[in-house]
Amino acid sequence: MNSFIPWIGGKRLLRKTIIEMFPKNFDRYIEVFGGAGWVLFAKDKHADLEIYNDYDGQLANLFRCVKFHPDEVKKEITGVLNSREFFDDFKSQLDMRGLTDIQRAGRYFMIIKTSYGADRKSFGGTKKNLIKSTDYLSEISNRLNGVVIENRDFERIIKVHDRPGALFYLDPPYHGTEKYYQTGFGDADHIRLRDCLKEIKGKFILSYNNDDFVRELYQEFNLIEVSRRNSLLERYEGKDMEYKEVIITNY
Ligand SMILES: C[S@@+](CC[C@H](N)C(=O)[O-])C[C@H]1O[C@@H](n2cnc3c(N)ncnc32)[C@H](O)[C@@H]1O
Repeated sequence: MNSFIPWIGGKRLLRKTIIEMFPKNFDRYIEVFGGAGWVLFAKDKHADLEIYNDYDGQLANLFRCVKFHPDEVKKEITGVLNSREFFDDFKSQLDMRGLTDIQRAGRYFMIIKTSYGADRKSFGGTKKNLIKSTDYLSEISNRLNGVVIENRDFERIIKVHDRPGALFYLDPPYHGTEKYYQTGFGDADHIRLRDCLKEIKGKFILSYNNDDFVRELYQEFNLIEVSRRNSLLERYEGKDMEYKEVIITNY
């Protein structure tokens, strides 16, 4: 199934390739930098234990509320128009004291869906059927049934869940694109991630942008180059634009 939200760096186009590279045997699946969870949602089940994690607290709250209260989140959006006024109001209310988790989830959902390129900052101004997208929340809720939702820094999640039968799928903010995420992520974090992955007993599969810094960091691991079309660049440049990425594994 598809995710219920667009997300900057979402792996909608790469999910099939990533899953084909999964090892044969693992008994727990951990999506460390969850985002919209495109790889998680691509299969009905990856393993007996599945964990979705993202450090963005509003996003983890949205996933949790959709899992447990899809109808209530839907009610929050009912009557909301795809308009700049709603968008600006919801953005300014998001961190307000007194909102319930479900109210925050509804607002964040609307902000993601109606922002420009899911940047959550500027109003997109394009046609969106918000009601149709909320109808999908019950299916998402069923899929998330049994998925543990976490809101931690990657290092903590990796350390807690590491064991020989674990598979970590990691999709960190790409090197140079960190400013697009609320959480921030600098070179020290990229190095911290590599150091952490060096020590694990489980298996990891990591997607990154193909740049010198990344290739240097992971030179001791298996690295496969992949490319996909970049629709956003194509829209502006008006020609085929390929985006080069790497998939790195320790198996
Ligand atoms: C490239 S996106 C993941 C996209 C996701 N694979 C998808 O298909 O939608 C990277 C994610 O990492 C999260 N993130 C940033 N810093 C983090 C940290 N220190 N620990 C865990 N997650 C973090 C961001 O909030 C963002 O959602």
